[in-house]
Amino acid sequence: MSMLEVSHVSKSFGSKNVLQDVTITFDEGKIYGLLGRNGAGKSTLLNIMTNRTFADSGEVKIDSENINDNDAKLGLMFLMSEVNLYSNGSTLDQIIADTEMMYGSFDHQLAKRLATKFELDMATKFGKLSTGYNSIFKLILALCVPVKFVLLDEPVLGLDANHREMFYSELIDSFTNNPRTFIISTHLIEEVANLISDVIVLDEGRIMLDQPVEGSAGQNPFGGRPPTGC
Ligand SMILES: Nc1ncnc2c1ncn2[C@@H]1O[C@H](COP(=O)(O)OP(=O)(O)OP(=O)(O)O)[C@@H](O)[C@H]1O
Repeated sequence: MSMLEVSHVSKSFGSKNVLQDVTITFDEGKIYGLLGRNGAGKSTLLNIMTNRTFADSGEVKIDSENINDNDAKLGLMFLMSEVNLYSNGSTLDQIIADTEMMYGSFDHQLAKRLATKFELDMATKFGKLSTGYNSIFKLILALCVPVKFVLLDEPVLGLDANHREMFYSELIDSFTNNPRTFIISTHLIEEVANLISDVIVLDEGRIMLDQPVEGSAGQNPFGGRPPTGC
């Protein structure tokens, strides 16, 4: 079983201390909720964990190896965020092909089923997607890449209640069929409460809470019904 470790990570932007001595361990096969108010440092932490931003101090390791410039370890993680890494002129099919090249494989069958379910035409150009469908497409990528750690930064932003419920339900199915680690950053605590096995609360760059969720997904990841959205 792989383990993702964040050790004593600190980060400042100018005079603002955004992360202060953050230490967390993520085990394989769990669904973590990374909760915190706007500006708590969640996105910065996820960006540091995936080598998109550098920490001022501390380190991130997978199975005891530092992830910096370590393609083998970085390839075990996928970060979905509102940052668009894809060319507006590429079709969704082309982006999937590029993603498959990068990660070595891709669950095309699942992607096709999800595209049909969400009524997303894969011949569409990325730049033509609405805000909601931009998120839906990136969530499809996140569920279909062959990684051990799936990091989702505010994944349901822009999705209507129906699409949110569909996504949470697909996430549970995907986790059931292929247990791996999900780290879901959100301020919508009530939406993920039934989904997560562990909760981590960041407040002003410090870990305030890091514990299993009692009587919830922690004991039975498939027992909690997905939320109905709001
Ligand atoms: N590149 C940057 N340059 C300057 N300040 C930044 C940068 N990135 C983040 N910050 C600041 O760091 C703080 C934490 O931001 P971050 O996006 O990590 O928080 P968050 O918990 O993800 O919040 P949100 O839910 O609003 O996205 C904020 O005050 C933000 O303005």
